[in-house]
Amino acid sequence: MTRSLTFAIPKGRILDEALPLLAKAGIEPEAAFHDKKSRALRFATNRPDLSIIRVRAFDVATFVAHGAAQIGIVGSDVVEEFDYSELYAPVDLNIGHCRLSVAEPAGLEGEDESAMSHVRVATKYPHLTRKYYEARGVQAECVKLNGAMELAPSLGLSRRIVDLVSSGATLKANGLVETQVIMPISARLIVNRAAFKMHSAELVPLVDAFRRAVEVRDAA
Ligand SMILES: Nc1ncnc2c1ncn2[C@@H]1O[C@H](COP(=O)(O)OP(=O)(O)OP(=O)(O)O)[C@@H](O)[C@H]1O
Ligand SMILES: O=P(O)(O)OC[C@H]1O[C@H](OP(=O)(O)OP(=O)(O)O)[C@H](O)[C@@H]1O
Repeated sequence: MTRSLTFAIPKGRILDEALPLLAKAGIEPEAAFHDKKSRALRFATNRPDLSIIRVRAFDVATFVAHGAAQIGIVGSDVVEEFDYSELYAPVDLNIGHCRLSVAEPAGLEGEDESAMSHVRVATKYPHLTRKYYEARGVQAECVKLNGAMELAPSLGLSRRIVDLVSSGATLKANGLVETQVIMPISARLIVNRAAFKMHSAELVPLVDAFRRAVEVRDAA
């Protein structure tokens, strides 16, 4: 039987919180999906029409935006950073909570950014960083990193970083303090807009199942 739908799931930290929601929405991946040693990237599910791919968080949005996967789960940080017009994000899954923030070395914070014309920032989120500073009349020169942004200030790459913060432990361990919150983040169910029309018979009930699963979980 053909598996006409591909569901993209991030392999990072959202995965553990997403699995119970997938189960409540009626999707159970095959056993190999839970085998950490498995090198497979695509997995069958209990639904003959649906397979799951496990990819990096940023790539979930890319696969779904290009229609290579029709549906996925990803943080709103990724949705907002790419701002793909092809993505529809109908359900806030109320998991993966964190925030996107500006951080600076402790003791050096407090400079009035609105009085500056230019800042240099190390970040995985150049689009959101430029947008945030542009709205304040400041031009942001972004140094793109894919992780470990917290190292940038101590190594002279940039004084500021823009990164995700949850407990604040990573900032603290690296001598940084959060100076501005840019936006709150949570994980979203995302759907390719064209696929939503083409596969509406399968995708509309699936989106509803996730909406219900979130409601039931949050009411418990
Ligand atoms: N500290 C955190 N607390 C809660 N949620 C977070 C935190 N850090 C990241 N997230 C959320 O989890 C998503 C995935 O983060 P994570 O770094 O685990 O992904 P990943 O798949 O390992 O990414 P990559 O491999 O591309 O670095 C983020 O896009 C964000 O929405
Ligand atoms: O405020 P905290 O609770 O310390 O969480 C924040 C950290 O979590 C994320 O990194 P992650 O652990 O996903 O690793 P990464 O840097 O490889 O993305 C983020 O990039 C921060 O470094």
